[in-house]
Amino acid sequence: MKFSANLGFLWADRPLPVAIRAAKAAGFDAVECHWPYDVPADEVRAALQETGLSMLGLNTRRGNVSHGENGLSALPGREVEARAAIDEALAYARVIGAGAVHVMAGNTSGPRARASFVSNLLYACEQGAKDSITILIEPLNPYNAPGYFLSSTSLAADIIREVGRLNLKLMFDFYHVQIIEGDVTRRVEHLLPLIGHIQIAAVPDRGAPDHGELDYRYVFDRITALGWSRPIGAEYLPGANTDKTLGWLAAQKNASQKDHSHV
Ligand SMILES: O=C(O)C(O)C(=O)CO
Ligand SMILES: [Mg+2]
Repeated sequence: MKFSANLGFLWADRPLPVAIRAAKAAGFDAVECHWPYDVPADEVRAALQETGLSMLGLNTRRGNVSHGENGLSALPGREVEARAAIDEALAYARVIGAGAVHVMAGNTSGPRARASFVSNLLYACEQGAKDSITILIEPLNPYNAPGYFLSSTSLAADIIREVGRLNLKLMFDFYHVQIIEGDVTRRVEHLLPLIGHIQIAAVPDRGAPDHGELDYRYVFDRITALGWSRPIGAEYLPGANTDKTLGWLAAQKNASQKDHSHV
């Protein structure tokens, strides 16, 4: 199995280029991030080139975070800002060679919000398709993201079908989906054709994926059996020292090596 370090959480205590090098040293196969915009894209690209890692994805800006905003793309009347955030994320992704942009919906609800989200996603898909960039949408649980528009995988699947663009995909974060809806392995199987990226963390504390109510050894076996071979995003809260939380990664790497030596 392959894993991507989410540098929004892992090694978040250091500048992004330094965190990219730490992920390489720890044995990750790729990286991903949340909001890299304070760091010049050239510096990130240089660290990626030096380590040979790919940046899988990044998020659109959330808007005014101090006022509780968590994305702009479903907010009626905010289309100009939402599209500027999409343009900014796509431009950054192009410079660093990132394959995906997560378009954040925001805190809202109702039919006008849905219409805004669909229209902004169509825009993002059209712009992204020019450089083969995938657009991701991600349901977030109500504890971490109260009032977030995209509140379930079924709503996300409906919206993906309505937008009807091949480069619009679901970000299936086991941590959120377990809290929102449960039944995670049946759900990942059912939604597989729509899924563009998978993320993991322990539930409910969002720590490393080696404890809590989900047994990730079972989950990893199921995902592998379904044919998923792309890196899985380790998006968990490591506390003060990320390097001390990586026993699960070493165990997975050892298990894959043993599997291969038996072939
Ligand atoms: O919180 C998450 O799970 C995310 O993946 C994210 O991108 C920011 O909310
Ligand atoms: Mg996530």
